[in-house]
Formats: sequence, C-alpha cells, structure tokens
Amino acid sequence: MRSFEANFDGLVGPTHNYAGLSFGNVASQSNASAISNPQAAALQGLEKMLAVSKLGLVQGVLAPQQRPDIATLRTLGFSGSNGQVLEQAFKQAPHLLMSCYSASSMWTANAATVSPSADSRDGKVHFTPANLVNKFHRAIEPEVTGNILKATFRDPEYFAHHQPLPSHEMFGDEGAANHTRLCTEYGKQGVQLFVYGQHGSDASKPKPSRYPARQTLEASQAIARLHGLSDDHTVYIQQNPEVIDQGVFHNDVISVGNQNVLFYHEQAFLDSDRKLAEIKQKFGESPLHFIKVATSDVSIENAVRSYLFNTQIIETGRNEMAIIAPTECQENEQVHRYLQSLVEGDHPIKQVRYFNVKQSMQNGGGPACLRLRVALTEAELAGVNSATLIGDDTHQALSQWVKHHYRDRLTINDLRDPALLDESLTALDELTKLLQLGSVYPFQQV
Ligand SMILES: NCCC[C@H](NC(=O)CCC(=O)O)C(=O)O
Repeated sequence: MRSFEANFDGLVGPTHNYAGLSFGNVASQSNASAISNPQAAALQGLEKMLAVSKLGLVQGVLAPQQRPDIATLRTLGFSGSNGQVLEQAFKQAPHLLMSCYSASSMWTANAATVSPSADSRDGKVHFTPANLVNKFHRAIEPEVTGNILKATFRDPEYFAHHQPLPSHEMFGDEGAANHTRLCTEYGKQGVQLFVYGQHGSDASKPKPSRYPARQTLEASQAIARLHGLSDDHTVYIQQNPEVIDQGVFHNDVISVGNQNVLFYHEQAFLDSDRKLAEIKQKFGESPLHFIKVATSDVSIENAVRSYLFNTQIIETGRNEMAIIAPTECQENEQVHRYLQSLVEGDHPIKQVRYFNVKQSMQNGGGPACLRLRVALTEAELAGVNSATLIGDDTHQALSQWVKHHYRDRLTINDLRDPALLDESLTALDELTKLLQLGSVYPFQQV
C-alpha cells in the first residue's frame, strides 16, 4: 500500500504575541514586547501549507489552543468576571497573563511525538502529546493538544493516543522537535532517533550550564516503550550541551532528517562518530546520506539566526528532495552561500524554496517547528478527519476566517482587553465547525 509523509501545521491562534517567555530561545528573548501581527502570522503559515500541498504532499492543519486560558488564571487565584480576571492578572502578575495568552501551540513540532505504524509493535500510528514542562506557557498545552489530536486522527482502528508523560522535569518532553525518523520508504520499518538534552535522573552526566535542556533521556525512553518500538531500530543521542548554551533549545534547530538523509551541524551531537555508526548499523545496507555541515561553513551563531536546520526536507520525486527554508536563510550571507552549494552535492536534495514565516521566526519557530510529521498509509489517511486537510478550498476558507477574526496588531497592553478574549473564543468556536472538531476547547465543555 502507498505510504507517504503528511505534514500537519499549527494554525497560528488569534492572540499571537511577543512576550519573551522562552529563556534559552534567543529570538523569543530578543523580541520580548515587540508588536505582533496575528493576522499576518496566520496567513504566512497558511501560505506555506498551501505551497507544500501544491508540491504534492498531504498537508493538514492542527487547530490552536484556547487562549486566553482563563481556567488556568482562575486556578492561580484570579477571580470575578473574565474582565476582572484579566485585569487582576495584568496588574499583579503580567507574566502569568502573557503565558495564558501565548499562541505557542502554533509550533506543532512540539505538540507530540508520532511513530508510524511500520515501526510500532501493534501496527498502529502512535501519538504522545508532549508535556512541555520546561516552560509554564507551554506546560498548559498538552490536555487540549490531546483533544485536538484525537479529533484530527480519529479512527481508533489506526491511531493510538497516549497520555502525556508525567509533569515532572525528569520526563521533560518537547515532542517531535527532538525526534527524527530515517527510512528507505515511509511505509517500511525505519530507525527512530531520539535526541535528548540531559539525563533526568543522573546529575553526573553532561548538561548545559547556561540554558535549560528541555528533553530528557528518560522521556525519550518512555515514549519508545509506549509506542512499541524495537531497540534494534531506535537510537538515543545526546545533544551537545555547548550548542544548547548557544541557543539551540531543540534538536530541530541543529539537525533534520528525512528518509535516507540526515542533515546536521558537526557540533550537533555528543559522541557523534559512535552514534552515527550505530544509526548506520541499525539502518542496514541501503544508501544513507549523512550531510554534515562544518563550523567553518556555517557558524552556530548563523545556524541559530537563520534556522538553516529548522527547514523541512520533503520528498518531491523518486529519490529527490527539496528544502523548505525560511527567508532568513536567504538573507544570511554565509547560510545562503552554503545552500547554493548544497544542491550541487551528491545526495537527493536538489532544490531550496524560501518562505516568509517571519512572524513565527521572531519567536524562535521556523518552518520545521510549525509542522508535525505523520507518516501514513492510504488506509490510515482515510481515518483522518478530512476537514483538516489543506487544499485550495480549505486554504481559502481558513484565510477568510483569519481575515475576519484576527487583529493585525497586538501589544502586551492589549491582553487586558476583554474584547480580545471574546473575539478569540468566537473565532475558535467557528473554527471547530470549519474543521469539524467537535468540542475540543474547555469553553465549549461547560
Ligand atoms: N519549536 C519552536 C518553539 C518556539 C517557542 N517559542 C515561544 O514559546 C516564544 C513565546 C514568547 O516568547 O512569546 C518555544 O520556545 O518553545
């Protein structure tokens, strides 16, 4: 049966703003308090989705979270009418208000880890929502993420949905941003790479000193167990703590893989040679391309600034791939030069396409952060909620919905405005109808 990779991008929510919430994420910190444009952000994302679907890939969309998360604000002791809750939080603890308003669920690479049926013992596609415990504004995502995933990947015959891992730093889990799968064909047994930032239960092991490591080995191991993966086809690699300290807060800021290609910076991993040999041995005899980028070609600073590795490598034909890169890669002289030479190399990557996702980039999310990859067979695709799949019609309907409901300017001061809450919930209620999701949001369940 035909198999392929589908990409499910996060739809940017109506409250997209720059709050400087992510310590260790250079872009988020340096754009704290900048003025955002939620409408442009959502439309940029939708343009990318349509373009990828026109390249022949199956493209879907995942709905955003309910923001503001008024229930969490109430749990934290703010009370009265919704307007009073917002005003009290704004005055007493603005960082909590900003957290409960964040549109961070747009980065669906952090929504979950996904294992395709070809690798799982029970032959199902497995999903585990990431607990995102390292950042408060993201730790409030997993429950609704689980609802949205279940409403999107609906058919229990094909899809297994797990609970997020326990909310403890020992099991810090950031989802697919720290996970890559190599394979010969999407529907054949592949090798899953789990890249972790630190050991959760052994303080003597290497770890970064300046910025947090968000993913633990213990979390990755638990997911491999839940998804029924075999040890013979699973590799755990530690991320180099030195690059985390330079702003590489997820592995997908320093490496990306697709099919038989692993594209990575020479400083990405600890114990690189041994780990790459393990991947090769577990991958088997078929050709495997390790594309290593030297520091002399692209510095870590330029990799972090341009998001060279936060690109999507997609299949465009038999053994032909394209890179979907942010326009920041074109604007960075060293990276642009590198990409021009890359497509001449002896490997399947033949072209680079640039996309403007600047609204997301300014918060540290590139093209790859915006998508969750789900390898599927034809039969599994038939079990997906078809209203969430992107084609011209859905693209148009969603773009109109965005233009109708979203503001084109948002500052931190606007978050105290109760009208923003009403606008946001009205928009989301309509969205659940457009995408046929049912009542996935807390405000729809009371
Ligand atoms: N995969 C990309 C994730 C980017 C995300 N940024 C943020 O949450 C920034 C939010 C803000 O600062 O307003 C993060 O760091 O987890």
